Amino acid sequence: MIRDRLYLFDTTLRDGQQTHGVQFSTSEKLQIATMLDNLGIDYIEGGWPGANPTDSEFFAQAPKTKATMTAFGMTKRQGRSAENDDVLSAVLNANTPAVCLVGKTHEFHVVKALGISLEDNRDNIARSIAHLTSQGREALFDAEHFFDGYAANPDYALSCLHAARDAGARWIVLCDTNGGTLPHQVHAVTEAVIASGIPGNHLGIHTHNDTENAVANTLAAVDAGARQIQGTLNGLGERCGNANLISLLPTLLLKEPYCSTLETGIDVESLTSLTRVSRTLDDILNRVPQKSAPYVGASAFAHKAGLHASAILKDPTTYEHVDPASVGNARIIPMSNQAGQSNLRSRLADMGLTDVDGAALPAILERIKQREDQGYSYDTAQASFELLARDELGLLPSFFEVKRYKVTVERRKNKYNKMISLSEAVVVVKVGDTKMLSVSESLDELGSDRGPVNALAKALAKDLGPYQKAIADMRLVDFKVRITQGGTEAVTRVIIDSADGAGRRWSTVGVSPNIVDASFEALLDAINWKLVQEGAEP
Ligand SMILES: CC(=O)SCCNC(=O)CCNC(=O)[C@H](O)C(C)(C)COP(=O)(O)OP(=O)(O)OC[C@H]1O[C@@H](n2cnc3c(N)ncnc32)[C@H](O)[C@@H]1OP(=O)(O)O
Ligand SMILES: CC(=O)C(=O)O
Repeated sequence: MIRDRLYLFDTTLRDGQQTHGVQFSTSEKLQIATMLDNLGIDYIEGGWPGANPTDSEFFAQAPKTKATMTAFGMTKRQGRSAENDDVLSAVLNANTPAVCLVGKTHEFHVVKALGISLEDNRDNIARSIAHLTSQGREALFDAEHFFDGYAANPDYALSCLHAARDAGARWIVLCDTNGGTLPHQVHAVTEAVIASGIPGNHLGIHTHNDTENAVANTLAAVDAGARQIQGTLNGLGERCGNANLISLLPTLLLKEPYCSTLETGIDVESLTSLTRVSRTLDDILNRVPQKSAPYVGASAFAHKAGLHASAILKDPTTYEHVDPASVGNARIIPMSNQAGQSNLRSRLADMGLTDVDGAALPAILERIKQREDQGYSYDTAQASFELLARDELGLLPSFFEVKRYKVTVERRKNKYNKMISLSEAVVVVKVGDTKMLSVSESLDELGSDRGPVNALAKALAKDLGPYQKAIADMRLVDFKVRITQGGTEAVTRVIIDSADGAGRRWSTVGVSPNIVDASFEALLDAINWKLVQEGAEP
């Protein structure tokens, strides 16, 4: 069967850069471009050369890619020729093989935003595109506000597309710029555009997620015959974002009818890098990866409910629409008050405990359910769950005993007469027969106070005698506090994420009416878990 070619156009470096709060550096853009190229994307839109120094530098240093590097810009302005429009010249000076120009196709915008006649706008589109092709560039036309324009004046909106096509544009891209169009409308309008004489294999779709339909709208256009899709990694983009390529790619490559009727430049094996690509982008942006992200989120294949876990262990396809490994993700069977013995067996096996006596399981489950009722949450705090299970099974050594601790927070003037805070903690532990007392302040290297929990963590980890070496590379990387219900009382739940030099990252939980006690409990679990991993002997 001959499959239609579907072209993938990534605009993370252009529309993605229009995300509120996102500002890529040139080197980050270079890193992302290389990642997109390795994935097998057909077009990489690198930015708007001339609009800002970062984009200009990116094109000056652009990596050699298999993907067609594309510069973005706008159609020429009224009153000057395409050859003499300095904004358009800067775009062309980036010397990319392809150039994508945005132009107005909604009469309201032509009149309101540009303040020119409908004819002049159409003529500007045609002349700008003709200028690109005369320079030997592949021309793409982003028809801005096309769906709203088509609703207001279909003849005019279509005439703008045809002007671009007749002037030599290889791709006419229908943009749902304001993101308010719904899938059935996108489907009908895309069909109408094809019926007007623009072939589907020269038609693209660019959607925004303002009604959470960017992916659905993209698929609707593909169903209607469009053969280029524009989107971004992790759905970055202006306002609510663009169509998320990280969701679209597996859908197109793994799901019917797309996988058997369409061909892309990406092979199915490359999808196994998808989770890594998504998380690398989050890393670059210093964002916590969204757990519920389809396909690549940490929860995308987390089976919390006991009924689900039981069936998953018999056959994963019972509750999974695709194999997590196909997108580079992994299955998780977490423990919680929704869990049954199947979840528990699976989690114990992950800990290396495969031959646990079945008689021990109900007691562990019971303890988890009781503790969750008191406000604990083992769903994410897997390290605390492991300690609890080991304790119940008699497999948790007692490494040390905390005799007492104290934290103080003092607000006082420094020598420059400025008010400063100073947190100080004292922890007394007994290791074997030896009592140790550690005192720590929580000042960072700049002399700023990092708060009482930090002081406690430093004091606790300061001197654990024979265990000191095992915990030396531990660090606290995240700290989340939540007021929750423990039985009938309001309590504080603290979740602490720790990491170590071996690249491990683990979460622990503590609960108490007192935030310091809750934090201390989570800190203790973090250290004990680390000691278990290091094989420390009591
Ligand atoms: C839908 C989209 O996402 S399109 C992408 C939008 N991206 C960006 O805007 C990011 C990069 N933009 C920029 O850095 C700047 O806007 C620049 C450098 C392009 C232009 O800056 P300025 O010259 O200061 O203009 P400014 O941003 O204030 O206004 C845009 C101008 O372009 C005009 N314009 C807008 N769209 C078009 C178009 N398709 N064709 C021709 N002119 C256009 C506007 O009418 C306005 O002109 P005016 O000032 O004479 O009214
Ligand atoms: C071109 C573009 O980004 C838009 O119309 O949304």
